[in-house]
Amino acid sequence: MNNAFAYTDIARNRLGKPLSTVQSNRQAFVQIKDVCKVYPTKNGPFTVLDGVNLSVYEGEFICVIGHSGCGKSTLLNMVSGFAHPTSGDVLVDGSPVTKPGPDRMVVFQNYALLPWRTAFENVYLAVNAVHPNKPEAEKRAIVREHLAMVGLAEAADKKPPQLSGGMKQRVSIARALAIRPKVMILDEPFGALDAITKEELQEELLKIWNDHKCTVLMITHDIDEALFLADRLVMMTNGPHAKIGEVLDIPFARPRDRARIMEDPQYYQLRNYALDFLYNRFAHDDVG
Ligand SMILES: Nc1ncnc2c1ncn2[C@@H]1O[C@H](COP(=O)(O)OP(=O)(O)OP(=O)(O)O)[C@@H](O)[C@H]1O
Repeated sequence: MNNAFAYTDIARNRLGKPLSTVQSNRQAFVQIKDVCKVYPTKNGPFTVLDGVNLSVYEGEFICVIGHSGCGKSTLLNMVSGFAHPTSGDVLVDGSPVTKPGPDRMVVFQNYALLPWRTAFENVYLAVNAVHPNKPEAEKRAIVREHLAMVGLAEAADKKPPQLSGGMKQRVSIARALAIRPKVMILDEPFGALDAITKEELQEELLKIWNDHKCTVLMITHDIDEALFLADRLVMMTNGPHAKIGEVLDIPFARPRDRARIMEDPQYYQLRNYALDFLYNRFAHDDVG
């Protein structure tokens, strides 16, 4: 009963008002408006997302959680421009998203690096593709700066097979950041990493985000990761016809200290609330 009390409290204080009321004085930077996505399949149309609405503000850090297959990647792919809504609109900085662009960079769980190219070259190729006319020395300086930012100055000449998983993900983050995107989309970026590397990279990501203040949309399955990183946690219902179930404000002051926020009683209220959402209210057979 105590928990139920706490949940109601969180729901009233953090979820009770529609975002348009809570954030009325801010301009939405990423707008997902009444988006539905239907995939054609051999068994007929498959409606993955149905009526998804979300406004993300400039410089916000958003995490998205939901059970496997609910449509998280599909949703963020529509922001990156790799997928398109069947109906509804996705806008970034007021313009409809029609295709991928350098203003929206994606970091994937599997790094997506070219294995025969060095770390330097992997980042350089992206910088060169976006800024072909910049002087060579400037492009190389951008690459060096971003590899240094993720602590890989010494590993610039190594190829992905010579790098650990954490190092590969650092290259991937450096590559995304080197383009100076307005929106960074991370699809379970730390899902394949061990716990210590994951925590190190979460801290680095927060530091970089704090310095550059791009808008971040990140998919994760890890509630603790979301509570450490996000300003808001978007919780999706199960598919088919998935939508956004609730959005949880994460109130911890920044810069965040992992140990300190875990001592905050609100941490466990929020954690339990999210767990209850996933494993009771929207329990799913596929996920234990
Ligand atoms: N191109 C496609 N054609 C048909 N069905 C698809 C296609 N892409 C995804 N799906 C289906 O849409 C649903 C949502 O997939 P999506 O990858 O967006 O989910 P997710 O929440 O990101 O999953 P996970 O957490 O496992 O990565 C799944 O049932 C998937 O099988």
